[in-house]
Amino acid sequence: MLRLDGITKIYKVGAFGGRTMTAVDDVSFDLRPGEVVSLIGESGSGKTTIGRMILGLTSPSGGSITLDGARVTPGKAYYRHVQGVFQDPFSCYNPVFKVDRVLQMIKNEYFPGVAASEWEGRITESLKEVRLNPGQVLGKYPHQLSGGQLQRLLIARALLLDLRFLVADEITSMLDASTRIDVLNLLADLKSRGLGVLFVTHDLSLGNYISERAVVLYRGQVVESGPTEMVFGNPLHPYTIKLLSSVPQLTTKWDGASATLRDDGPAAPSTLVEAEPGHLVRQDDAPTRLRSVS
Ligand SMILES: Nc1ncnc2c1ncn2[C@@H]1O[C@H](COP(=O)(O)OP(=O)(O)OP(=O)(O)O)[C@@H](O)[C@H]1O
Repeated sequence: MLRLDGITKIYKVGAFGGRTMTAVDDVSFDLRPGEVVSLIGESGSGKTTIGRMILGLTSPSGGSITLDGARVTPGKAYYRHVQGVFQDPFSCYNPVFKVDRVLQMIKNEYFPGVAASEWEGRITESLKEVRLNPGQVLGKYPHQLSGGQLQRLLIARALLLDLRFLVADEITSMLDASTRIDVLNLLADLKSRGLGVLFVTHDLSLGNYISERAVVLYRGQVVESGPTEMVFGNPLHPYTIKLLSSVPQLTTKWDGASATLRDDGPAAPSTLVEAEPGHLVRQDDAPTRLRSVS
């Protein structure tokens, strides 16, 4: 199990780094094998920062991240089991490396002892798992592949390792609708084989579609979390309610005023309470901070 306990990230900001801003504030949740947890929140709520801390790309200012109870130390042993896939697949590849070389680098780094023929078999297997035809991707440069193919390739690359947990950060936001569903179904398939996925998104409907549990973030804090059907079916925190009511409906005219989320300064001290088994809700002054401007 991958567990975040009281994780905090404070960035230095300002011309000379003289000021600080808390991007992630005392966040705790866990990710178990074979489940998708969606991390939902508007832009700037701290989702990517949490993903980056899990992946060891930035270190927490406080709190701990553990894998099976042991504190995480980013390095080869950890990255065999925990990998990330990001929003823009084009930026994740070196444009002058063909796909074969990208995959060969995994062998050189993690499996130098594996025979070339066995490695070829593993590559074919992992490409098939993400429904890519080896003949259509091997030997090509990244710019010769579509966004959907590159995104699948990133997942295939991760699967070559002994992957247990995947941080998927807005991975479908640059894909068209049909490719998006393909990638989501692929994640659902991998989940059913035991992979734990942290699905980072600002898109509520995607979170609802794919995850067993949802964690709603507002300004770096968890305001509500629990089984997806509880968070979406019985939202209790004003922010979650507001977020759900802000989803544009085809049948309803957009009302910009009622959808505006006000930001009136730092969050007040607050605590998460269990409203029903497994359903946590923050109790704070949220109703005034999120007041309607209509
Ligand atoms: N390296 C950094 N230095 C200073 N501030 C940062 C840094 N990275 C992120 N931030 C700030 O931390 C806050 C959270 O950013 P983060 O990217 O985690 O949000 P997010 O929820 O992923 O947003 P988005 O959906 O737009 O990607 C933002 O206010 C952002 O400006």
